[in-house]
Amino acid sequence: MTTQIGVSFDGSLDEDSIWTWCSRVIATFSCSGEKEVNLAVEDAKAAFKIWRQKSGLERGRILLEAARIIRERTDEIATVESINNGKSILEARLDIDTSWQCLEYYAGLAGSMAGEHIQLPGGSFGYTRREPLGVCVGIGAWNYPFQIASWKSAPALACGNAMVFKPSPFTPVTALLLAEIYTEAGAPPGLFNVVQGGGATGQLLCQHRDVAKVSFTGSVPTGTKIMEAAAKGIKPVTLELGGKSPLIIFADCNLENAVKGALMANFLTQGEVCCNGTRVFVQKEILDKFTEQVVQQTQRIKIGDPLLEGTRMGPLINRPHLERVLGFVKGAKEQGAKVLCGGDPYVPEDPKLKDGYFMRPCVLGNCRDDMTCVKEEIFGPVMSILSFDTEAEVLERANNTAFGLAAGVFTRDLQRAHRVVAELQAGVCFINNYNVSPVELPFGGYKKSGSQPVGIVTAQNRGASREGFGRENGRVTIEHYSQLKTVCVEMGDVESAF
Ligand SMILES: NC(=O)c1ccc[n+]([C@@H]2O[C@H](COP(=O)([O-])OP(=O)(O)OC[C@H]3O[C@@H](n4cnc5c(N)ncnc54)[C@H](O)[C@@H]3O)[C@@H](O)[C@H]2O)c1
Ligand SMILES: O=CCc1c[nH]c2ccc(O)cc12
Repeated sequence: MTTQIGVSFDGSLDEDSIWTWCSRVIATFSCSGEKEVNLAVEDAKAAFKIWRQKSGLERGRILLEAARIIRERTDEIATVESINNGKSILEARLDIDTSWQCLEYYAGLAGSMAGEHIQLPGGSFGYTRREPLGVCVGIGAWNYPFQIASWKSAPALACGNAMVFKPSPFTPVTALLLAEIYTEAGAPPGLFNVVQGGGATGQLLCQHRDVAKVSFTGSVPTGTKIMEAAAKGIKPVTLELGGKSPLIIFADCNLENAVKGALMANFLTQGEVCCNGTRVFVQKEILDKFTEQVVQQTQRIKIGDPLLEGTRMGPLINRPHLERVLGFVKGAKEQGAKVLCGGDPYVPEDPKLKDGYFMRPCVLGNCRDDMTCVKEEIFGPVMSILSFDTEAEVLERANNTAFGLAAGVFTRDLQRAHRVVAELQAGVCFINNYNVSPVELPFGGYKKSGSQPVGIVTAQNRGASREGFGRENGRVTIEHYSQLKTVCVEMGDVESAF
């Protein structure tokens, strides 16, 4: 790793992985090629041999120790994460908290992995064993670098697997801290291995014959390529992909909470969050009041140096992405949306930050369902406000998307809340809150956001096979990192057909 402060980003990611922050290159990493990927997988295989022999309780003890170290080093890891990604230090600390909580949660579940015993005629019996898969691969996006590495590795390791992890080349650093911590906690060397690189390195990992499973967080186009590569090797995949989630605000809501919820749904991590509720549907009766308060609070968001305690929004991930997000705002204006606030570049007073990738968070009014800003994932701090009249109408419009990651509803009417979420085609639904992610609850999407295509949703197939591409967090994830072996035991003599 070399430090090159002052060099500008040239965008060539498959030769060297470049870590930039506010237009300064902080480090370069060599991308792993075939040789390094083979070595990482070989090491992981060796570690797997040791790890799979341990009892769940023994594995859980090591995960608990890793969780303890992360917790103890929260401030240090959060600082590196804030520089890694640009998110505010306050948010980075929350990410680290959810990371050690995830390790703690799966440490607790590791000892409970079990099969069942089934009696058969004549005293014979069968039993099932839940066994690990082997070497799993984790490939991460740049928006939650440490948390993604933790959410993928904790259930994988708890189930007795090893993992080779590739972070995004835009945020290469904190996954390495996690690797150090697992080793310090007592995991065999190579059990959680990190390789650096972009798409080419990712492909080598997915195609590797000794890789048993791929868990991916990122965009739909890359998810498609990963699935293709995995399909060739008949490997299971977990896909956490993009979204364009609806947030529905009914007139009978607690307005103060709904306004806070809309900001939580749109502006965490500079709006670079897959499950953001960026299509904010507001019932006509409260549209003006809601919009006025949302704009007021959005304008108060303090933008600047993410390492300062008072900052609530840092820079976007890189220059091309900033330009892409600003392009969406420009396109929205051209299509008739009204920029109610923000949507332009922001230059902080601090001269050190003047070339940073900052923008003012944006609220768009006068939006229609056919606008690009309402249909496509922007992955930046841009909220689109749409108005609606009736429950039936808003449900139809909310579901009219190929994505299905998350959805939210604000109402005081409990029956309506549950009725509406039952109809929403989304893997994660929030009632009277948004973007909280307790590790005990499964996380993942429907439709193109990461689930099996089931065609037209009917009352009969609703919910069926929908976590086919896996989930993160929650008890169910154990099933996606293990396989079931059936053992049939004969207690009598063989009755031969021959
Ligand atoms: N559903 C979720 O949980 C979730 C979470 C975070 C981000 N996302 C989505 O991710 C996208 C933004 O993240 P991004 O720009 O890092 O996504 P991306 O798809 O460009 O990259 C994600 C990762 O895949 C790697 N990669 C790229 N091409 C590859 C290939 N051919 N084979 C294997 N690996 C390859 C990248 O190097 C990176 O590590 C958004 O669409 C966002 O919604 C989803
Ligand atoms: O950005 C999307 C949601 C998210 C937040 N933290 C994590 C961690 C791991 C993931 O796969 C997705 C997410």
